Amino acid sequence: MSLQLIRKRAPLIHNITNYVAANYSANGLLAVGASPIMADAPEEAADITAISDGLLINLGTLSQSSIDAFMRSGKKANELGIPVLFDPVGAGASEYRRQTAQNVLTAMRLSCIRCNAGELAALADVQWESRGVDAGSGTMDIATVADALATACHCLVVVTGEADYLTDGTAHKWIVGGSKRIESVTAIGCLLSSLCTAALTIDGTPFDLLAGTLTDYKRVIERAIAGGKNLGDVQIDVLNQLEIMSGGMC
Ligand SMILES: Nc1ncnc2c1ncn2[C@@H]1O[C@H](COP(=O)(O)OP(=O)(O)O)[C@@H](O)[C@H]1O
Ligand SMILES: Cc1ncsc1CCOP(=O)(O)O
Repeated sequence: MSLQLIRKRAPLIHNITNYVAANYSANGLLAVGASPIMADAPEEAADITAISDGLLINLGTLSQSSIDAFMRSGKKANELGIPVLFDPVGAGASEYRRQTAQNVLTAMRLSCIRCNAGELAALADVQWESRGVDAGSGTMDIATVADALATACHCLVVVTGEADYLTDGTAHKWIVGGSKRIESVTAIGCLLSSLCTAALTIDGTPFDLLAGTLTDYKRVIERAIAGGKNLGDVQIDVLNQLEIMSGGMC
């Protein structure tokens, strides 16, 4: 159970994330016993990374200032051996995002890229009908494209959706479960990226730790959806289930 391991490790996670997800991701990290810090000012970015156990770079609400913070924090994390997870939110939505995502891929060593199918297509330059921050539509062999990206970037790649795909370029795993209804709750993927960043700070095999986190999160979603709850209650119950499944409320 990766969520329980996160609670045991209690890492401090530096999130350079979007203003839609910031509060929810902070609460989700707290629910599993991690400590969040949201900090996107370029002036302090490297200092905050230096005191953290893991770094999340999220493209969600992009600005020149946040890009500056990405680069400074990524460099510091690489110097100190701190794991970096990249969430290329909406990478296919604009040329600015597409170019920035490519710049991140080349500027730093990533531990993991966590994206949806549309974002994977944008990173890999595959023809795709993008739809803002949602997965959009198109035809692509997710496994083949994700394997190639993992090999090219020397990192783990997670592509989420109805089924999640995890690969290091050679070994791979599909994780099923969750619920289509969760697509109507914003920032669910962003929170998952923060949790995966926390998982990467645990001693162990990163592939297995991420597989465990993805599996746990599918169960969290199923439990949060159960019983025909109203949508707002589902969003809150994800936090409740994170606390319960990580062993915070026994
Ligand atoms: N149609 C679906 N059926 C089951 N689970 C889903 C579905 N869509 C997304 N999920 C789950 O929701 C979580 C967030 O994934 P996703 O929606 O793909 O991220 P993003 O918000 O970045 O697009 C993942 O755990 C994923 O497995
Ligand atoms: C709606 C929106 N717009 C910019 S970032 C964001 C949140 C996206 O969250 P997620 O990628 O988890 O759906």
